[in-house]
Amino acid sequence: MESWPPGGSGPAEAGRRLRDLRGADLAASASLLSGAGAEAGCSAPAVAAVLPAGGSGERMGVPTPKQFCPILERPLISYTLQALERVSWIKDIVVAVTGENMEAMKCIIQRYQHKGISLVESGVTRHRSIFNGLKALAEDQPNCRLSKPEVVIIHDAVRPFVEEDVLLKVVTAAKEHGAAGAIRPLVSTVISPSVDGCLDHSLERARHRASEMPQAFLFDVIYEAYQQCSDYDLEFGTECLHLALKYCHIKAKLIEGSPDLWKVTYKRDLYAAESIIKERISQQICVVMDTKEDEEHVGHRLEEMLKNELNHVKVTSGRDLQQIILEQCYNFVRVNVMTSDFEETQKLLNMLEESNLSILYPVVVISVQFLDYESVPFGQKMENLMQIREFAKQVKKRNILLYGLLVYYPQDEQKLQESLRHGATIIAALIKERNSGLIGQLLVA
Ligand SMILES: Nc1ccn([C@@H]2O[C@H](COP(=O)(O)OP(=O)(O)OP(=O)(O)O)[C@@H](O)[C@H]2O)c(=O)n1
Ligand SMILES: O=P(O)(O)OC[C@@H](O)[C@@H](O)[C@@H](O)CO
Repeated sequence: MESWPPGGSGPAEAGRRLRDLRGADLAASASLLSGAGAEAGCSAPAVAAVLPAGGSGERMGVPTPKQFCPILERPLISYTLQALERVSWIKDIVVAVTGENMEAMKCIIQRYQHKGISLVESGVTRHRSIFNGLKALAEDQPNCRLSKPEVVIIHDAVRPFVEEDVLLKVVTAAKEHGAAGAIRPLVSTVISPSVDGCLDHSLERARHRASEMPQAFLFDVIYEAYQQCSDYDLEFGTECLHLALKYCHIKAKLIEGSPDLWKVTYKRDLYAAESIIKERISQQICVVMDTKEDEEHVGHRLEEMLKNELNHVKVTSGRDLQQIILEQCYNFVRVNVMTSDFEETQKLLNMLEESNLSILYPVVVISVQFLDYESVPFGQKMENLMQIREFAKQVKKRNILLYGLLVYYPQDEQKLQESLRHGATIIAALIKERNSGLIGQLLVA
């Protein structure tokens, strides 16, 4: 691997050489990514990511730095790590955290089973943190298992909603242009105040954009820029694309990003992030009952009602439950007809505990008991049903939220229809809200 910068040492020399590099190397990189180069026996260029996570989150207004603030009892940074590590072509992820948060970060990596993560000490500013991450990737670091990538993604650790498509776009663009970054339309107009605090001028909003993340760079470009960077820029700068332009004369390609790329900055952003995550994990629901699909069964009628409340409702007789768990379904409705015991529900809970499905997200299990309150002494049934509280307390330790729902059955057709409709509404609300305050409760439809 050629050392950098080749020959020259000053900014001007480095800038000229970079321009030379751009033409030959970028064309080769572009063809590699397109797959055209693959036939030529070239290997796909390596991509790594640097996540600055060393901030204090002052604007969040809480003692915990926002990257460690919990969303559904899991630190925000873990969602961002999950988003990046599931992208197979990102080979290394370097996270910059403060020394005092290093142990906490290691615990998060272990608890949520994150892979391919390296930690470096952050700096007193975001740029310094990013620079430390780049140094860890540069080949000239002793005892470092990391290798220098061709392209490096820079992404704030507090931007959890990043998808593979925008990562691929910025990386592809960076290979061709040397730098690339996600942008979004401005929501508010940018104005420039005069020294006496009055309006000096405003920028035409339609002609400007907000710079977001992810960004991507040819590693040599951004590493060179940081090495040439002034102390002032390291201290007060907020824009990596600007460093590539100022120190390497590289004009970044701008990529229109999706609305979800926003940075968690204020407390309201945490609430918004939690709402988005809840919505995403509530899409799939699995109704488990021990009958065949074509059998006339009150559970199938409940399932039909659920389809009016939730998008994707799967039904299983239990045999293919393992596959559904593997498909990352986080919501289960266990239908029990004419029984007040939880035997079948407990089998489901055991499977879920063994699957480790609930490591990343809380899994909701709703045990629906269709009961004829008048058939046997109601007190005896209630005694059985109240076991749900103890079950719920136990499985909560494994991040499984267990709720109970009683449906009086059989009853006359019109009342049963109303009960099933109400039951479906309750089930949808429990799934969407994932309120741990209601676990172990027996709700009545
Ligand atoms: N010295 C710093 C400052 C910030 N960051 C990281 O840069 C990202 C974006 O910065 P920002 O939103 O400003 O985070 P904070 O500086 O923590 O927020 P605040 O300005 O409200 O204190 C965050 O992931 C933050 O952890 C960093 O790695 N090192
Ligand atoms: O300035 P802050 O440290 O709040 O956040 C950094 C942001 O400026 C940065 O992520 C984007 O603007 C893209 O550069």
